[in-house]
Amino acid sequence: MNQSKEQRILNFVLQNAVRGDPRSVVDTIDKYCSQKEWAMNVGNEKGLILDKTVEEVNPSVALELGSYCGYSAVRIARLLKAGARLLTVEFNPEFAAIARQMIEFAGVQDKVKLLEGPSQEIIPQLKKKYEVDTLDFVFLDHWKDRYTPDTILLQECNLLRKGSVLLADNVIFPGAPDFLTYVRESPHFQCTNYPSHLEYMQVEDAMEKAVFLG
Ligand SMILES: O=C(NCCCCc1cc2cnccc2s1)c1cc(-c2ccc(F)cc2)cc(O)c1O
Ligand SMILES: [Mg+2]
Repeated sequence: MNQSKEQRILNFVLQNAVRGDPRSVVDTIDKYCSQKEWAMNVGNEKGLILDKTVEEVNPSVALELGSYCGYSAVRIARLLKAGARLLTVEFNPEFAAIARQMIEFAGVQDKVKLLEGPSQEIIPQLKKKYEVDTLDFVFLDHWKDRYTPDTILLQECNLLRKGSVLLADNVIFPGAPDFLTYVRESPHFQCTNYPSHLEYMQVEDAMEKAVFLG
């Protein structure tokens, strides 16, 4: 049976990146996806916004919704301090399998835990099953129509604290208009927009940062 695009991306990394070097894994995925096959990794332009936000927050506990091939999980985990951890959630079993191998190859497996399943099932389990108190940082990069309900669910599950930072990918393309309205009109969030471009393309996109005010 012929390989999936995601398997081809992983194979390219296994053959061309340096094992244990997260930077080389990220750069190798960007090389493949800009030169050979487009894929929905956050990419290097928006990735720099992600890096700056993670460095600013310096989270002890981070959550990512939408692992895909593990590109942003590796990107985030490489910046985490000793003892800090990233929980990343993926719905698609094939993508989850690729992401696990990508995370392992990059050498960040001790900082990252990949959880398989839909976000609306996983989020309510974070406190008891995954021993989360509150989340310092959340990267939203899953179904765009789940950004708002999952932001509400995070609040209902008491997973946010004053200062928790949400960063959402694709708020322009493919777009998350209801999420932008929700966080920008809510008195509980302080929002900042970061204009950028769709990964590997010249199409306009943006990321939105929403800081929870409690
Ligand atoms: O859909 C996107 N990402 C989500 C797919 C993951 C689905 C999941 C649902 C789910 C539920 N629960 C837990 C975990 C998860 S993971 C996406 C799409 C584009 C894009 C696509 C076509 C195009 F022409 C231009 C841009 C660009 C992007 O940067 C994206 O992120
Ligand atoms: Mg995205």
